[in-house]
Parts: sequence; C-alpha cells; structure tokens
Amino acid sequence: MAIKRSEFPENFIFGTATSAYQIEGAVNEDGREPSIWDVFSHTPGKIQNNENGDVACDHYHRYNEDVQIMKEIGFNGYRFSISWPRVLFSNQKKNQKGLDFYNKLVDTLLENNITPFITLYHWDLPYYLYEKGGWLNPDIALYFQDYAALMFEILGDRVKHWITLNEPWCSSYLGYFMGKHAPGHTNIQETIIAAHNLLRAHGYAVKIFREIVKDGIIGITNVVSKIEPAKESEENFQAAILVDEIVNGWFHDPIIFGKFPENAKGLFKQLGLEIPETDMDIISQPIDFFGVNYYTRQLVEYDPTSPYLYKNVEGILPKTEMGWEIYPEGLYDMLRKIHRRYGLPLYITENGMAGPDKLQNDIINDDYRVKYLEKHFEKALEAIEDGIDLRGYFVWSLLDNFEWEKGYSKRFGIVYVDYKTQKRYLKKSAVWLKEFLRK
Ligand SMILES: N=[N+]=NCCCCNC(=O)[C@@H]1[C@H]2[C@H](O)[C@@H](O)[C@H](O)[C@@H](CO)[C@@H]12
Repeated sequence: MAIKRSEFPENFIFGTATSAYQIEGAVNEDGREPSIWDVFSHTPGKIQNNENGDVACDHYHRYNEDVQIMKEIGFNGYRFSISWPRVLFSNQKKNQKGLDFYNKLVDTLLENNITPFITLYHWDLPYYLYEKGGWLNPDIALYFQDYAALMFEILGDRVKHWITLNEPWCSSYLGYFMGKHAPGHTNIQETIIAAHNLLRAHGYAVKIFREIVKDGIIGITNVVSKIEPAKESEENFQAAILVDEIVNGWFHDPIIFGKFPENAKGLFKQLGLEIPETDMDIISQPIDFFGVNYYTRQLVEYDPTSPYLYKNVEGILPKTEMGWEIYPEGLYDMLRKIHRRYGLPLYITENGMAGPDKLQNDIINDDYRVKYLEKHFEKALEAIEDGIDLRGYFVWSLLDNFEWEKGYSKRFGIVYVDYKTQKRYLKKSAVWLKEFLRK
C-alpha cells in the first residue's frame, strides 16, 4: 500500500533544502566577498573537472522562479542557508544589498505559505576570517555571534526556525582532517580544535538568539550515519561504538550533556591530542530541536594497525551515485537513537540521493529516486507512529547543484538543472512528490 501524506500529522513540515554556495552563484555581485569555498574551488585540482560555484544554479537571480517551483510541488517548508560573506563586509559593516536578497527571498516564501528554515552556516566561511585562523581561532565564536545577531535582527520578525550550523562533522573532519573540503587541511589536532570552536560558535549564537527572537526555535543540524560492525565480533562492536562517538556523539553529547563522549575522548588522549573543553556551559545552552541529515550507514571493522583502531568496509547493498548504500532502516534506527538519548524534537533536515539523471525529451525518469524517497518516508512515518517526536522532513535537494568536491557531476535535485541554459525541469520524483503532497 503506497504511503500517503494524510498518514503524517496535519502540521508536519514537508520541505526541501539547499545551501547558499551550492545554488546562489553571483559570487562577485553586490559586494559579496570571497568565502573559503570560493578560494578552495578556484584552487586547481581540488574540485572534479575544476568546477566552482561562481554561477551554480544562478539562484541569486532566479529565486522567485525557484520558489514558484516549490509552491507548484506543494512544499510547506524550505531550508536554505545565508551566505555570511554576502551580508557582512570584512570591516564588519553590513552589506545591505546582500541582506535585501534574503529579505526578498523570505517575503516571497511567506507570500507562498512556505515556512523558511534558515541555516546560518553551511560551510562558506568568509575568507578574511580564515586568514585570521578561521575555526582554529577561538575568537571565531564571537565573529559568528555578531553575524548571527545581525541575521536574527534583520529576519527574526518573519523567520522563526533557525539552525546554527550544518554538519560540524563535515566542516571539521572533511575540512581539517581529510582535506577534501575547504580549507583543505589534513591535521587531526586542528580537526578537534575546529570541532570545539564550531560547537562554541553554536552556543554563542543560541545565547544571543534567546535575547533577540523570543518567539522562535533554534537547533543544530548534524549528519548522522548508522554505524554498524561489518562482521559480528566483540572487537567490531567496540569499533562501531567508538566510531559512533567520533562521528555522531562528538557533535551531540556536548550540546546536551556538556561533555565529549568518553571512549572517543580516551582514544584521542591516547594519541597525545589536546581536547579543548572551554565554554562547555555555553555549548550546552538548551536548544529546541536537532536537525538530522541522514544518507546511509557506515560499516566498520576493528583495525589494530590504524591509529584510530578501525577501518571502513565497503557494503554490499545497492548504492547511489555517491557510492553510499541505500539503507532506509538506518534512518529509523538513528531517529530512535537520537530521540531516546537526547529527548529533543527532530527534523530530518536532509535526506535524498544522487542519481544517474538523464534529460531525454524534457523528461528525467528518476524512478530510483521515487523509490528512495518512498522507502525513507515510510521509515519516517514508522518513527512517528512509534512515538518519536519527528516534526518535518526536507528533501535534499530542490535543485541539482554544486556538490562540493564532486562539482556538478552528482545530481541530487528533484528538479534537473541544465547548467548551460539554467533551465529547470521537474524530474519524475518532483511530479511524484506533487501527487504525494496532495493526498
Ligand atoms: N559514507 N558516507 N557518507 C555519509 C556522510 C555524508 C557526508 N556528507 C553530507 O552529509 C552532505 C550534506 C551537506 O549538507 C550537503 O551540502 C551535501 O550536498 C549533501 C550531499 O553530499 C550532504
């Protein structure tokens, strides 16, 4: 029996999500200053095909058309991020033209009965702050607080749902350890410092939010992978517990319990790493929800030859174009785990897949994405029916867009973008969503 919208709570938010650097383009327009992703994507060899976000989906100029597409599909929510270097100059003065773009976007969404959910930081740190140390400089939390306060003052009268950070695990591990993302460092000690300062920035923003937007709610979005032992053994179970703490617990526990998870902390200390723990009281300021970005599971095995005592193992399930296993069961498991451990309301702030999408006669037949979404919707509904306080689900993503180090080679959109013409085409999954959201 196909799943129906009417099985979800009446006030459940079904939305879609994007981020500024991945869709806006107009990187040199109206005074926008460079971010670390402008510099990283223009560094030869960093991005597949040496692509960049200079134009992306030209959303800066086409936002009205894109809102109309959301309206046509029937979404009642839209999660997007603010480009920090577009709204604040390096001299700390506000960029009114940049702010006006977000004012117009918010007003257009509200006119179309679409609730805006704003992410303050989706990875595009102003480059001048990177030159001051970026996420390695403790002062970054104060810079972030000033930026957050500005956005709360400008948009807080109309926007009541806020997310401080998108996926601090990615910002720290992909940006400072694996070197795959901006700023492209490969240093585990820097990674731990960056993670701590990201959490501090989160806490400083929550603190000022309570003073400015008294009738709003604020949370943080983490990517959560279901960590499983590749083969069942005591050592592999222990490895899975450790990795779950490194990937998931490290960015949830401090916010709720005011401390880092013990096993992971013990491992890092054994490796001689410093674990900064200042401001844990600010980091653990009460928040109103957790945003959950779910994509897949991660299979691990104990590996005594690794300094981190584990290695990742390739799974056997069908995979998306990103090489990620399709594993909707993991969504249910992680919603239940997070809800039970932390007791907060949840929003699925991202879920979706990259597919081999081909435009043929103006049609994109992404039946695989319809099936993916249906299976994950079913698990979200199962979680709700089992008493988990899940309040919304945002499809990643509205548009095909700049997929970070993969450039434009991976298409996550329910709307196909022809980057040569910037023409948008609803994929079959968008048409399916339109039907689903009507029932
Ligand atoms: N193994 N494995 N993989 C699971 C870990 C995935 C880490 N990447 C993300 O979560 C990013 C998140 C980001 O917000 C968005 O900006 C990205 O476009 C999507 C798609 O990539 C996802």
